[in-house]
Amino acid sequence: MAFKTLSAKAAAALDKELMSTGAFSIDQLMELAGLSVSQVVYRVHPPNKGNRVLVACGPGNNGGDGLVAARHLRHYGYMPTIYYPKRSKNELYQRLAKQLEDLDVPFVDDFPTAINSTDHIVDAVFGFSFSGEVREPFPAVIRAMEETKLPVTSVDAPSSWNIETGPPESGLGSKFHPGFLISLTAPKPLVKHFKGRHFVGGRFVSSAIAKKYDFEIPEYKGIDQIVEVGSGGERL
Ligand SMILES: NC(=O)C1=CN([C@@H]2O[C@H](COP(=O)(O)OP(=O)(O)OC[C@H]3O[C@@H](n4cnc5c(N)ncnc54)[C@H](OP(=O)(O)O)[C@@H]3O)[C@@H](O)[C@H]2O)[C@H](O)CC1
Ligand SMILES: [K+]
Repeated sequence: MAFKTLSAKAAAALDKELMSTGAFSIDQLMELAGLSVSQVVYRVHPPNKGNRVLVACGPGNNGGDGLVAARHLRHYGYMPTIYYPKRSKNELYQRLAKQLEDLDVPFVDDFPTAINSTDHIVDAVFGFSFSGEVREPFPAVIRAMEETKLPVTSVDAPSSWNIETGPPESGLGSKFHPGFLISLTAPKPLVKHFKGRHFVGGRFVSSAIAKKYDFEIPEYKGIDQIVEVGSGGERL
């Protein structure tokens, strides 16, 4: 059976509602998002399989989720490296970056070089606000993730994919098929084209909100922030 999905527009409206009438702050939502990303990485690639993780961060909140995930990963025993070429001046992002610097997590400028000395990649470049053609400096990043044989975990969307229609038909990103995806709060329509292991994170949403936006809250187990739900837009 197919999932109920959230369009990019509905996902943005939902986040806005969570941060107004829902009384959540952006810091809280990003912390929960990044924590769930770190749990997926631990589940699919525990540190004893190779503890180097390269986290590619874009300029928006998807990138922020990557910065939070990197901090948790460091505390789980990984050695994260951050590629964050368009740093936001927003105070929240500056604090997230400082927290990583205080843990001696390195920031690097050259993604294609960094990819040669890592074991796992976290794709936190673009989420549900991505649109159009990939602009500089990110084409080289998408290309490197498309060509690598290393495992990639994408945050909310495989970066460069259209949120509604999935991978581009040709050119950059058309062959980007990450092995792992975590949908935040609810899957987006692009999951129909995703063939890897699919997780959902968002163990903070009330049933009233899920009902209003017409998506299902998966059955979280124990203290998990994530649930593996299937692949290709189909449930397990
Ligand atoms: N509900 C949750 O669990 C939460 C999820 N969160 C995450 O937030 C993202 C959505 O974040 P948002 O800041 O709205 O946007 P993105 O990170 O997806 O991307 C925005 C930036 O990307 C740049 N952009 C857009 N298109 C392109 C392009 N074609 N080429 C290059 N760059 C592009 C754009 O940058 P500018 O340079 O144009 O300024 C945007 O700034 C969601 O997916 C989740 O991952 C939150 O953490 C909150 C809770
Ligand atoms: K992403």
